[in-house]
Formats: sequence, structure tokens, C-alpha cells
Amino acid sequence: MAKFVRNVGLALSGIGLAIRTQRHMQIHCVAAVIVVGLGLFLSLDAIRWSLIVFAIGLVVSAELINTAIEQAVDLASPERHPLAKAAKDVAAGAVLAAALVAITIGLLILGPPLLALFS
Ligand SMILES: Nc1ncnc2c1ncn2[C@@H]1O[C@H](COP(=O)(O)OP(=O)(O)OP(=O)(O)O)[C@@H](O)[C@H]1O
Repeated sequence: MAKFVRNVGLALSGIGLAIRTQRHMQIHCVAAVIVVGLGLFLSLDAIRWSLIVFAIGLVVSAELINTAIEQAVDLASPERHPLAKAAKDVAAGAVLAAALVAITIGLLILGPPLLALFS
């Protein structure tokens, strides 16, 4: 049990490190706060909240994995190397794919009620 608590603490400190040091992670967090605020404002139902939470988790997880890959690549290959480039570019592609899914979910869920509100 003590080991589990310690591992959760280490994982949380990893998330904190990524938030403190990665500009893209900070942008994702600001976007998540805005989306959650809009969701509260619009009183979304449980199914829509589930999709929003899934989208936020997907993007944050992808960014965390991308950050881990970037750090590992910088450690393993400080010099330029085609495989280092491939690893970083593919990892960045995962974040882009996750972000596109999240934007689509956000537009589908928040778009219609916001349009109705302001039209
Ligand atoms: N060791 C390397 N060898 C070859 N290409 C690299 C290497 N490091 C980075 N690159 C290329 O430069 C791009 C930017 O890498 P960088 O490490 O600056 O990450 P980043 O996308 O700017 O992320 P961050 O802003 O979080 O540091 C990579 O996507 C890759 O194409």
C-alpha cells in the first residue's frame, strides 16, 4: 500500500513537472478549464460530460507521453539523428491526433447550444 501511494505521488509529480515545463501542456490545461467552464454554464448531461472528460484525458495523456518521449530522446540522442527526429515527430503526431478528436467532440457538444444561445 505504501508503495502504491509513493508511485501515485511520483506520477502526480510527473504531471506537475509537465505542466510547469511544457508550454503545450499549459495551453491544453487552459483549454480544458475553458471547456469545463462552458460545460458548467450549459449544464451538460452525464453522457456529454463523459465525452468532454474523455477528450480532455486523451489530450493530456498524449501530451504526457509526448513529453516523456521528448525527454527520453534528448537523453539518448542529444545529437541530431533521423530516428530521434522520427520518434519526436511521431509522438507530436499523437498529440495532434488527440487534439483533433478533442476539438471535434468539443464542437459537436458545445457548438449547437452556444449557437442557439447567441442566435
Ligand atoms: N535529436 C534530434 N535529432 C533530429 N531531429 C530532432 C532532434 N531533436 C529534435 N528534432 C526535431 O526538432 C523538432 C522539435 O524538437 P524539440 O525537441 O524542440 O521539441 P518541440 O516539438 O519543440 O517540443 P517542446 O516545445 O516541448 O520542446 C522535432 O519534432 C524533430 O523534428
